[in-house]
Amino acid sequence: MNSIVTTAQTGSRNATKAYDAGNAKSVLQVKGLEVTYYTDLGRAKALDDVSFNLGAGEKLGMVGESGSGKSTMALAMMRMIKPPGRIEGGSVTIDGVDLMALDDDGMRKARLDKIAYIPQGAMNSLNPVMRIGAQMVDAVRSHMPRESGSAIKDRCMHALRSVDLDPSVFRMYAHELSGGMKQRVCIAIGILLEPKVIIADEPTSALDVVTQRQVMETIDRVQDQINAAVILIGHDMGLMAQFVDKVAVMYAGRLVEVSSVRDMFTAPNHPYARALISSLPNLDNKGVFQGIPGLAPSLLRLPGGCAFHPRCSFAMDKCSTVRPEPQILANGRLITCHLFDEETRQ
Ligand SMILES: Nc1ncnc2c1ncn2[C@@H]1O[C@H](COP(=O)(O)OP(=O)(O)OP(=O)(O)O)[C@@H](O)[C@H]1O
Repeated sequence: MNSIVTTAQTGSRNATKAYDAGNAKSVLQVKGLEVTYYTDLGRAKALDDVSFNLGAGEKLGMVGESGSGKSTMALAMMRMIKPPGRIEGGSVTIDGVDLMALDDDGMRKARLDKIAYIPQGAMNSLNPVMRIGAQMVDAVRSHMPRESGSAIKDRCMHALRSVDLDPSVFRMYAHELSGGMKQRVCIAIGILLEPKVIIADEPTSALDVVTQRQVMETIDRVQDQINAAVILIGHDMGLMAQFVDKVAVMYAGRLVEVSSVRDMFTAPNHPYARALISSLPNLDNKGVFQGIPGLAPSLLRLPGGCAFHPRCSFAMDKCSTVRPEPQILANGRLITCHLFDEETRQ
């Protein structure tokens, strides 16, 4: 636990201290990741200087309003951003290898081997006219062309068992499976090569609540087996609360807070994180929901200073003019907000 605490850009003394205090060796280091979409209407900076670390076996929940950049972050880490988008800076280092520095062939090998991505709606992208087993075998063979057919099949069967699916699924077609089973097949494909990092983008959307839980438990279990770092992207804060170690909150392409799940739910620091948490129903405020005033800004016309300032009830003068930089607080949290400038200056 406790290793998502760094940002290369802060330069703050606290940043180094908090980084060193992380006791899980970080297997993933994302530094200064930047993505811009060049649209007909103008430049949209969808990822702005995103930095964080994640240790083996850690689970990070990535939350934020629609359009805040969560999927862009996943795609950028996989180097799968397509035009009009462009990765304009940053590094994504897994076990000492910077994915951004690999050539195309090296990156193709790294996908599934070092980093696996289970995209939004993955279960609907299974090939309907190929048996599940054939799709799994293809995935392994493209990385291990010299492996024997029986070794590849054993690997696929092992992955199916890991996600609690019957071996008979190997010979089935996608239409013969329930939504939850299809999602588990996607997880099985994701872990075929036992990657160090798994990113699952809304893995439980479009599933009923019981199946959602089963899918999350499956992710939990396979993570334990292969000790991967997992990034879960989603909107369901309740599900996040039960399954992740850390929560990262994104707003307009920036990470505004990264905290342990307990800290985030009991005492969020960033005003946007506070608003997000207080908009959740709980037993004390039954029937009373506090929305977040205003709308998420268009990336084409971001407000000056802090992008959240027009919606922030704590905004000060400088929030509309000076862009806050990510800081690490003494308690190890990452925060991008002027309210904490004094604390990090000491
Ligand atoms: N292909 C594209 N062309 C232009 N702009 C894009 C494209 N894809 C994403 N964007 C911009 O990038 C921003 C971030 O989008 P992204 O899909 O990463 O958000 P998200 O947080 O994952 O949203 P959701 O929760 O709805 O999936 C969006 O506001 C959008 O304006």
